[in-house]
Amino acid sequence: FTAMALSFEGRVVLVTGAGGGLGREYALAFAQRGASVVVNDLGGNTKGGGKSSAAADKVVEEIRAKGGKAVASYDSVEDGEKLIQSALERFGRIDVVVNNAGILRDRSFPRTSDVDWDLIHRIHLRGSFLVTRAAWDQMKKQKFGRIIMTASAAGIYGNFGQSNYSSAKLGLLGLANTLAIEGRKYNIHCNTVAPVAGSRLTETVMPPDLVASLKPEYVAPLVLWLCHEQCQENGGLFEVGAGWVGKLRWERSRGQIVRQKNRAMTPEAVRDGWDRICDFTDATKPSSVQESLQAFVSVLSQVDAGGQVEASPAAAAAAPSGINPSVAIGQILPRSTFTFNHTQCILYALGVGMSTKDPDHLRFLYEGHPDFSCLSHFGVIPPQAAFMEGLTSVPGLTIDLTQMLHGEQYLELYRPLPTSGTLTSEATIADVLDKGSGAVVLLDVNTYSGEELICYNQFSLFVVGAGGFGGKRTSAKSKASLPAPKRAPDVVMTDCTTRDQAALYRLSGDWNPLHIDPSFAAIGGFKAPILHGLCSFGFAARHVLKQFANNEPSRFKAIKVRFVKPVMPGQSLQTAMWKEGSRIHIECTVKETNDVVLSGAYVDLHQAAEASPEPPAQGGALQSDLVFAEIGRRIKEAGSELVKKVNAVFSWEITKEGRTAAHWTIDLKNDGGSLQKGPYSGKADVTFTVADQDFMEVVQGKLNPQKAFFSGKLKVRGNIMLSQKLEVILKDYAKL
Ligand SMILES: CCCCCCC[C@@H](O)CC(=O)SCCNC(=O)CCNC(=O)[C@H](O)C(C)(C)COP(=O)(O)OP(=O)(O)OC[C@H]1O[C@@H](n2cnc3c(N)ncnc32)[C@H](O)[C@@H]1OP(=O)(O)O
Repeated sequence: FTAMALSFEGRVVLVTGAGGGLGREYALAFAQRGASVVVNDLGGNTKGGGKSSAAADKVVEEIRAKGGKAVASYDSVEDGEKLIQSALERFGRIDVVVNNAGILRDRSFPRTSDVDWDLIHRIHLRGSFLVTRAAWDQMKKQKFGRIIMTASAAGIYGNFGQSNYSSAKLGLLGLANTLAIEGRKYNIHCNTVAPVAGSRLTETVMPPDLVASLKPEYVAPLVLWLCHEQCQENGGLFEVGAGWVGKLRWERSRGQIVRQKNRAMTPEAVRDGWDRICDFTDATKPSSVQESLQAFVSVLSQVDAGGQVEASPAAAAAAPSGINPSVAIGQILPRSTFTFNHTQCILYALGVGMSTKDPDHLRFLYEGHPDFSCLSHFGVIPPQAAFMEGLTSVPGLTIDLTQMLHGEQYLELYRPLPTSGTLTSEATIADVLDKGSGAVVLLDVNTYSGEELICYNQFSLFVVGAGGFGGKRTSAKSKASLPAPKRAPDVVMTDCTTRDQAALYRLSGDWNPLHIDPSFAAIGGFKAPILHGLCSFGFAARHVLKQFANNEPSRFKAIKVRFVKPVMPGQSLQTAMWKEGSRIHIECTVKETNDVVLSGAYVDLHQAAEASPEPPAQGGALQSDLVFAEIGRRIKEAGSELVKKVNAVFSWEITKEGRTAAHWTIDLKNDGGSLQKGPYSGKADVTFTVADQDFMEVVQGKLNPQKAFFSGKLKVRGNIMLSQKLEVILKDYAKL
């Protein structure tokens, strides 16, 4: 791939303080990429004294000598209008303003005079204000503008002897934050940089060799990118220097409510909550006044609801759960945005166990595949990550995250998901139920692409130990789960999760430590971290897609699942499937323990196909699959001839070793006659394997599968006791 070079052809850029150091570097770099540059410099000294046109002229000459377009401006930034006027007169527009000019008047705080203070504030803060205001209307008319404010580490962290400078520098960040909000709708973006580079201003505070090695050309590329039309960053703060760029943001501790209903708030309560107030574990990252305020509104209702004084605005992880349905129901969570591309689609497919071992999976794992697609059940991902955070600040819902389990999930797709895009989701607390042993929170989420409704999710969260608050037990709003038919399943598919399945799945956005952190899991009462419910859900959904929809995600309509027991990473999942028209009922069992883990589940498809154990009949690699499918069919026929009332279901699977094996589930429960005698009723889950040449013989009709079985060429694996008994039974029948 060759990335297109970033061009500034046709753009007009003003750089203040461009006679030397960083400003000069910016001016040269913009001009080199085609911009017309106004090189502004008063030509004074670093303390704000003196005046000369030489500095700006020299840079203009340099630019012109290289064939670039530039004009000099010698006015002070305090004459902001004049600077912008030069740009408009000479080049007819102004697209970019880089507020870079600055001086120093370092003094320890008590020795800082009024003049020291005012001068610094006038040049840095007022100067940037005046220049930017002069450009604003023009940028608004053009519907394009890029503004850079120059802050400093001295402002962000403080620095001895720079009280005037550091306050002005951080003042610029505040100015930029507001301009970013006011300019957004006119495509005027304002970002702040805190550069570290050797310059006239830093040579007084840094050793000479450091000044020499921290070159201005290690800063300019960030400024150019932030000012380019392709860059959508707005309101960001970046530290930059030495060839490194990093972004900064605010972090807020979960804090502590230190007020109780109908009681005065006291300094002692603040003292007693101090550790929690200053504890940044699970900190939040508010990025707007609205987000910041939300927590306060939440505190008001939590204190009003009474009894929740232990909980922080964002419900500390170990705080006890507290549910107030009348406050919580109907609450709308902040709208969330999810931007994704092929990377997230592929990561999700890997997270739910897809593998290049199965050629059918390639269309979900390789963005260059002609049918590259996003798995249909990826529809649970866009809303999920954002709401994990949003959920913890809903008034009336104080959830102890160590006790929160995913109870049920419903997903309905209205059109196939794209492989990239930006989706927005809106979530409402639809209902809160009191199940005695826990509380169930129903979260309805609509996800949109622009105005178009793409999918609907209902997340059902089971908060263990939070029941008993006297709420209702059932809800008309809950999407019902449905029992599986009583007959034997039409097809069963087995798949192994890996030891790292949860570590992989969480990269799709559910960062809940319950799935990776042993001590967090222990607090929740688990011996080890458990698998995400939505991960086993993903396995089951793709089993249906494979068996009944030829892996075609556009055939998927809806899915409902109840998580009845946790799955541990590394366990094998066995999905039993029953076709009832276009609805496929499913039940998932952990093969190693025989525990049912997903129940009451179903997938609705657009036109379900018949269960087809046969893999696609093409490609050399699939030859053995074909053979297994064929032998399975013949075994089934032979089996039903031999043991008339045994229900035999054949499926095929990829085993742990990567081999394809025939797989025959025999349900003895329903058979009549002599099989009901004796200790043999029950479920046998048996796998038959056979040497390749024998398969070929079976397929070619040279070897009867019954004979293969009784001659020992066909091996039995699975529940050993039961399979041995089964062998005996089958042999008994054969004798008959
Ligand atoms: C924003 C959204 C983000 C979403 C992501 C969520 C964060 C994720 O990171 C978290 C996870 O993925 S956790 C992993 C997946 N989930 C699990 O493993 C839970 C497995 N289920 C259980 O352990 C039990 O069913 C258990 C513990 C849930 C219930 O067991 P018991 O307490 O023994 O309940 P029981 O006595 O059987 O039944 C009592 C009543 O509760 C109903 N119920 C049972 N299981 C339920 C479940 N899974 N979901 C909903 N309701 C459930 C029962 O029906 C019964 O109610 P009623 O008497 O009215 O029928």
